[in-house]
Amino acid sequence: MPKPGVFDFINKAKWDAWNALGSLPKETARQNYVDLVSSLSSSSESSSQGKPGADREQQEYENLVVTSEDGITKIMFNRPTRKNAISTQMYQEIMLALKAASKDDSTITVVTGNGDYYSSGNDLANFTDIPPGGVEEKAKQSAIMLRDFVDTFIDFPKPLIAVVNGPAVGISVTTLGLFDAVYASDKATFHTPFSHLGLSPEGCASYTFPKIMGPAKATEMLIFGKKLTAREACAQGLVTEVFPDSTFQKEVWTRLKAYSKLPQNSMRISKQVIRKIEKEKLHAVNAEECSVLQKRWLSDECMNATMNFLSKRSKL
Ligand SMILES: CCCC/C=C/CC(=O)SCCNC(=O)CCNC(=O)[C@H](O)C(C)(C)COP(=O)(O)OP(=O)(O)OC[C@H]1O[C@@H](n2cnc3c(N)ncnc32)[C@H](O)[C@@H]1OP(=O)(O)O
Repeated sequence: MPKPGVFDFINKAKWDAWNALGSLPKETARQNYVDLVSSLSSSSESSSQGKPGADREQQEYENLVVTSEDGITKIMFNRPTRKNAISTQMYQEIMLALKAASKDDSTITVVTGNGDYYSSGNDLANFTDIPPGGVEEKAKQSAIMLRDFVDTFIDFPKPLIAVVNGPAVGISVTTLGLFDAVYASDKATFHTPFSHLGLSPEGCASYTFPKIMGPAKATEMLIFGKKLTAREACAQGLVTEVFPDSTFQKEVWTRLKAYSKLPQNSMRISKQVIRKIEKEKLHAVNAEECSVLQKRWLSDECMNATMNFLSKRSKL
């Protein structure tokens, strides 16, 4: 519809809100709204539903292990033989698990990896599954999925903590800028080799990284692909605290169990207050990054780098 006049306050506000969503389909917008409302109502109902201390394995996932215990929902990447590379199905499962965690009775949500890696990032074999519409259609579908995936992190309503047990690559690093705290083993490394792969930043890192570490350090990571140790990432503000690998799990989980006993609604509301001002900006950044990537995926630079990895001619 045409843009309402400046004095038509209500319709102009509605028009601006729709416009800010860019090309988000109506159905997705409706679903996001329903999810948001359900998550708010479940938070006020949750105190009567909770079973504190109960260890309950949740819905079955093929690539994740999701458990709830002591007020903490733990989402663990579980493809250790592929270094927890994120397949197309795994993106969908992570979104489902985060949406379920946003509505369950846990106080905080933790994301971690099984095995020696936190995650080696996007599974480069994702790009070999070409639909009938060809590579352009694949790039379009991937951009939609990536946008939904990152939106799920932006909108996550409870404290979201990363327990980075080992090396992290690509999208598993960029999304850390959307977590509320990041605890890392001293064996973890942080690597975003986008230029090496003919890519460009995603996960809102083009906005969050310069903000967290300053533009020059962000350039070294996001453009030059400099790999950081856990201590370097901590000095630059991406990681909250580093622990020796030998005591990592014990120390981190003791701390998280203490945090999970803090009042649930207070933590949720504080997160909302801290993040509210950034949300609209983050959604806009996400949309822009995905639209740039949609074109990068079709570039010779990206296709050659992916083929080189898949034909075992290159590794990071
Ligand atoms: C649609 C959304 C798109 C979002 C875009 C996101 C951008 C990114 O995330 S960019 C980052 C992409 N990741 C990589 O480039 C990492 C590629 N992997 C490697 O370079 C190495 O595997 C790694 C250094 C991580 C580990 O090396 P090694 O310790 O020597 O282990 P292996 O290479 O033997 O790994 C075991 C096994 O897993 C396969 N593997 C690991 N990571 C990936 C991956 N990201 N994608 C696909 N496959 C991966 C690896 O090939 C080995 O397989 P086999 O040889 O068949 O055993």
